Amino acid sequence: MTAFPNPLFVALDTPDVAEATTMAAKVAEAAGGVKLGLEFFVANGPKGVREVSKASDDVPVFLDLKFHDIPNTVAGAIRSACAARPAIVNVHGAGGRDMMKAAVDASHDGAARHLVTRPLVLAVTVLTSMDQTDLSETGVSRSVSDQVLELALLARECGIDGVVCSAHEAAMLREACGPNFKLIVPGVRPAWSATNDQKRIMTPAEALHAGADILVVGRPITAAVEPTAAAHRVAQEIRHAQSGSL
Ligand SMILES: O=c1ccn([C@@H]2O[C@H](COP(=O)(O)O)[C@@H](O)[C@H]2O)c(=O)[nH]1
Repeated sequence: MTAFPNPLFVALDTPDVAEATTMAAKVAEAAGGVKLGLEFFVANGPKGVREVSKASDDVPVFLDLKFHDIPNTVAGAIRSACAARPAIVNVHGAGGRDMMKAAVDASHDGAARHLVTRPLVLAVTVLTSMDQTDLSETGVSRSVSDQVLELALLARECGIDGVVCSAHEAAMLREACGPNFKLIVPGVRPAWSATNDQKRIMTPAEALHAGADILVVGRPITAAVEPTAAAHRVAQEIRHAQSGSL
């Protein structure tokens, strides 16, 4: 399975190709990949994604579009998304078994159709911007961690490659889902950065120690006065955590 030697993926949340490309270049030395999401994709589509990736030596892209629809529609969206050559795509785990299976099948079809490597397909569990109260208000009476676990186990049964979760659930999921199941963790906040709208957060070092494979960090880097320096600061914390000195 694809390994990501540098786990830092920087979220480029902008509608502007030039801005995303410039920011990708600023963080290129420190980061292992970039994350492009709805704000960017709705404005620029697969061509924009390719432009950003190509400008940074084909940097791996996590295309974070969180598909949530009926199986046939999600399958079509995954096939179309393969044109952008993402390393990772995702769906909402709450879309259910048939949808997740269709997404996995479509990742094979889409890769063959566009002559690209199959992207990993991840399932979003519970958004890192949500706490227990937010989850309860959507009608889910389980605890956040139980809901994350249920969705992760279902995703694994469907052949999904891993999940998007918060660092708070990472250790539990590593234990329950095994070493090869990818854990992508947003809501990562260095001690020196603002929380913004994230509610289930941890520092980069804490998230790695909990078992995260990829750390998604956006505003602590992109909104910093010196994004390159901020990216290097996060990368250094990651290296220290990996070497056991933190
Ligand atoms: O549960 C989730 C799923 C996705 N995200 C995305 O990650 C980044 C985080 O950006 P920050 O600026 O570091 O908060 C953002 O693009 C989200 O769409 C998430 O935060 N939580």
